[in-house]
Amino acid sequence: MTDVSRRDAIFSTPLDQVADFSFDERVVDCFPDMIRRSVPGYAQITSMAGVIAARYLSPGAHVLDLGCSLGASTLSICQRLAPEAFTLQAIDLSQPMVEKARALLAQQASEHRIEVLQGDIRNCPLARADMIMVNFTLQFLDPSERDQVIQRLYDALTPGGVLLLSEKILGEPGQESLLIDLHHDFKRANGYSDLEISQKRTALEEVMIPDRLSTHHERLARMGFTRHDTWFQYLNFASMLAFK
Ligand SMILES: Nc1ncnc2c1ncn2[C@@H]1O[C@H](C[S@+](CC[C@H]([NH3+])C(=O)[O-])CC(=O)[O-])[C@@H](O)[C@H]1O
Ligand SMILES: O=C(O)C(=O)Cc1ccccc1
Repeated sequence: MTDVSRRDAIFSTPLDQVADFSFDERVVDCFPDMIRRSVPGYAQITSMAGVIAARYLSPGAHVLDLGCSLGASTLSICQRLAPEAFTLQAIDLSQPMVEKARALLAQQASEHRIEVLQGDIRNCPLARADMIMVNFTLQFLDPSERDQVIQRLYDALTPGGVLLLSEKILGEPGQESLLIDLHHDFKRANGYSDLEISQKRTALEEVMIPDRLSTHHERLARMGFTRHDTWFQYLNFASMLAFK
C-alpha cells in the first residue's frame, strides 16, 4: 500500500504550538509511509496477521480488525484466505481513515466479504468473532479504559478464539530509555530529522501512553485469557497472541 502514500512531512517545519496528534486527512494521506518509517516490525506483524489467521481459523470464521486504519492487517488475511473462508468487519474511529480503507479494500480485496465501519472500540457493537486484531490501537485509549475494552473483546470472542494484540510498549524498569533512544535512532535512520522526532513526540505525549509488556500480560490474565504469549518484539513495539 506504500504506493498510494505521500511522504510524511507533518512535523518537518517548526510549529509554534504542537497540537495533540489526531488521525485527520493529513495523517491519512501519508499514513503508510508514516507507520512504515515509525514502527519497527510493522511490516512483519501485518504480514503475519494472514499467516496467523490461516493457522487458527476454520471455514466460516468471523474476524474483527479494530482500529483498522487503512486495512493493512485485513488485507494480509485476504492475501492468505479465500473469499468464501471468512467474513470480516474492520472498524476505525477516524472517518477519513474509514473512507480511504473502504476504497483501498474495494480495489485490492474486491471478492472478500469485508465491511468497513466507523466506530469507537470502547462502545461500538461487536459481533461474535473467532479472531480479533487490535494492532497499535489500544495504546490510543486512556489507560483507565483499557481493562474494560479487553474485557469486551474477551466477551466477543468464541471459545478458543484468538486475539492478536500489537502495541508500542514502555520498557521494564531501568530499560525505558534504552528502548526509547534506539527507537529514535530507528526513526533517524528512516529519514526523520531531530525536529520531526521531537515535535511528534510532543504531539503524542497526551494521546498515546504505552503500557509495559508485563502490564498487558497481567491484564490479559485478569480478563480471563487462558494462554497469552509475546510472539514478536522489536525495540519498544511488541505483539501478543491470547486465546480464550
Ligand atoms: N477508540 C477508538 N476506536 C476505534 N479506532 C480508534 C480508536 N482510537 C484510535 N483509533 C484508530 O486506531 C488507529 C491506530 S493506527 C492502527 C494501525 C492499523 N491497525 C494497521 O495495522 O495498519 C496505529 C498508529 O497510528 O500508531 C487509527 O486509525 C485511529 O483512528
Ligand atoms: O511515531 C511514533 O513515535 C510512534 O510511536 C508510532 C506512531 C505511528 C503512527 C502514528 C502515531 C504513532
